[in-house]
Amino acid sequence: MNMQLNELIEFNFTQSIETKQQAQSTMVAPIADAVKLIVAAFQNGNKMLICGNGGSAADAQHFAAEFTGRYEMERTPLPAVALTTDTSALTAIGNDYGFDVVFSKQVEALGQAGDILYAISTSGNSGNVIKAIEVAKARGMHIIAMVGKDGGKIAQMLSGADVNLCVPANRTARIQEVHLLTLHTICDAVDTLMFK
Ligand SMILES: O=C(CO)[C@@H](O)[C@H](O)[C@H](O)[C@H](O)COP(=O)(O)O
Ligand SMILES: [Zn+2]
Repeated sequence: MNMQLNELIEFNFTQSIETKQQAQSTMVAPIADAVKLIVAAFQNGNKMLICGNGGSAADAQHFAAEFTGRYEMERTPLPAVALTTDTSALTAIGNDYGFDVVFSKQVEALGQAGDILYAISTSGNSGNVIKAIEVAKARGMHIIAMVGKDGGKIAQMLSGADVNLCVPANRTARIQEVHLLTLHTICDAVDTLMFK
């Protein structure tokens, strides 16, 4: 039993390491594109809105806080807002209009042309994230989609001006682990390009 348990634990570590190695071979160029888009938006006085469900909601607020607070170095706060944190907005919009529009209504309220919507979904198929992208596009915002598997419906919605950060893996947990690495890498790169 203990052997089986240890093997299961070791398997999770090995699979996570292998997924990160595979992602390194496909995701460097799109991550660089995302960094350039975010730096340009911040330098133009634009902001970034971030959304996702479940573990990706946690990622959204984690990512926003790295910008409004700090990542590693002391620097001026940067404008990033997680659309996953205002329980009054989430419950009122969800209750009155439906869960599918909990993010898109906030994008409609807060998003301006030139802002970025950073949309996180491991399946690429979450309805509320899809609707947020639709509204963001209609408002002239840039889209950075961080997805997994085959990118789902979200990957199909993206144009050449958008960025598709797709983790080449199928297991949600493994995708999320690469998502977190991607977010920290972007923070490191944004700080380096803007402040070092
Ligand atoms: O964290 C996990 C699984 O690791 C879950 O909470 C997961 O995020 C939720 O099932 C989400 O609703 C999945 O949505 P998505 O990534 O497919 O857009
Ligand atoms: Zn999880």
